[in-house]
Amino acid sequence: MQRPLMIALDIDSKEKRRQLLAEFDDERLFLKVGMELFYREGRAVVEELKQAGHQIFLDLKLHDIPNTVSRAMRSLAELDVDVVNVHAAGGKKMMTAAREGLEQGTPAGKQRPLLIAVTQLTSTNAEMLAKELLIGEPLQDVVRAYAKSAAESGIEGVVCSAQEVPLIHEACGPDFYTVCPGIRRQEDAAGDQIRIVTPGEAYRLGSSAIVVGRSITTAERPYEVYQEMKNEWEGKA
Ligand SMILES: O=c1ccn([C@@H]2O[C@H](COP(=O)(O)O)[C@@H](O)[C@H]2O)c(=O)[nH]1
Repeated sequence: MQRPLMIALDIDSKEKRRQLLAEFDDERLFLKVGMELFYREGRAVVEELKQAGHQIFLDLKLHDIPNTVSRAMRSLAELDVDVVNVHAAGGKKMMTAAREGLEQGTPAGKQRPLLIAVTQLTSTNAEMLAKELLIGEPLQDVVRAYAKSAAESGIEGVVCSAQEVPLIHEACGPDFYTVCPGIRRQEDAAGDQIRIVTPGEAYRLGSSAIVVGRSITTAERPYEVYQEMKNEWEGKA
């Protein structure tokens, strides 16, 4: 897979989604379909976007008992998306079950989607980890340990902040795929994101892919912001 900029399509209506994508003319994009869009539009939105030639990261962050996650993955595999994910917090048995379900559900002759695991949401920080989630280890150690569990479960990569990419590559190898949300330009509002990084910094830190939502989707000229962030991400700016 190349090093894509994935656009998070967190949009609350079909009309707005189509209007936004019309701004990109015929460009083939890497789109992230998350809970908001999938719960609203269902499997049909994935089929429509695939048919238009886009690549899809279906970001549903599965987290349940192993049997349930395995069966859910079997069903999602039929959608022929490019990337799917689980929460690493579900544990190794759950992550292994996710991979097995995905393998069983992938139609013959099709490539199974890349499977990645969320380490720690980019909206969390060390204080939340200790005081709310009652995880006593330092955040970077938790991210490293979850990434290693994912690798040991046969999962190809993780969702993490770009800040953690070097330590993950050190622990899991340089080819371990790192998908990084929490991406902002200097002038963008952080909103609910905490562990944020600019596209240029994510590039320098060695991220495999970045995810950008509101900086693009709420911009007055989304395509211009996309081009600007993509250039920075590709090391051209
Ligand atoms: O740790 C995580 C995991 C997933 N996300 C998702 O990425 C986008 C980010 O959107 P922005 O508008 O650029 O903040 C969003 O869909 C999240 O669900 C994440 O941010 N952090």
